[in-house]
Amino acid sequence: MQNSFANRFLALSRERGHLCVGIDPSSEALAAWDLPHDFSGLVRFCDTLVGIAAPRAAVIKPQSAFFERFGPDGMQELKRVVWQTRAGGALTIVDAKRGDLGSTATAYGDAFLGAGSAFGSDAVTAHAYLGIDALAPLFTRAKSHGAAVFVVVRSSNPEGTLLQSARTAGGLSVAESFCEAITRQNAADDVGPIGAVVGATLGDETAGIVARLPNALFLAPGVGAQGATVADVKRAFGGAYARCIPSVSRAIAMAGPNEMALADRIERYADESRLA
Ligand SMILES: O=c1ccn([C@@H]2O[C@H](COP(=O)(O)O)[C@@H](O)[C@H]2O)c(=O)[nH]1
Repeated sequence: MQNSFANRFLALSRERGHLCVGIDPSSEALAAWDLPHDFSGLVRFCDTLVGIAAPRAAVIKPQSAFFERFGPDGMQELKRVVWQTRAGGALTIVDAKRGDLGSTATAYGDAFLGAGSAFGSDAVTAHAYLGIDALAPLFTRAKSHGAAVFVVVRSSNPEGTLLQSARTAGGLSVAESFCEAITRQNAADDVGPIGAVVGATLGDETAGIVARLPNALFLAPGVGAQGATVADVKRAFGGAYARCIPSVSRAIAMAGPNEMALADRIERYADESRLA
């Protein structure tokens, strides 16, 4: 599809670099900006950060949990963040890590994916704990709406290893079997609508995963506060870095609330994230 998420990201990344700015309005982040821990604080945090990030970064990733904790008002703000991101020319990945089956998976697509969905996001993150093939309705919606789904394959946190590295009956690890399924889903495209979340913190393990995903985008959280650098991501993903979206949340927000300092931090990360 001409106007697919992948094609839009590849074009934007040539212009702006590969950076994804994570929007994580946690209690700590609001306190660090001297904002009240209520809806007004949430709105001021998001309006400032997204207003500066959306015209500079390729992708904005609001973490849904930090909006959900404010109830319906928070979800309304999540929708406004998606709109503000689009106005700034960036793509949105709502980090909601949804995952279910059948009509419920369809409903998650109706909620998040593409024009006509409730939130109107360009992409959503998903879990495959109920089976990656159970996410088929979400994948179908992504394909027909020029949107994307990023399935957690190998997360950035150490606690993920036990489950994601466990061996399936066929001998592949759970993560490797997800890679095979994603590659099947993306078979019709040079770069397909089903991406993989692969942590920025995995080091040498990354190459084996990337080799199994020749036509997928990668969302790589873990840069900054979790210890990885953009240089680590470039090294780990090697030739596949052209399809990689390194994501930074706290390490950017912590430059605020000063707007010039925030803009400077985002521009530095965006410059560093460019393909050499
Ligand atoms: O494997 C994963 C998947 C998602 N995340 C999320 O990304 C951000 C990371 O925030 P930082 O402040 O840049 O560490 C956060 O919303 C996580 O829930 C992840 O870290 N790892």
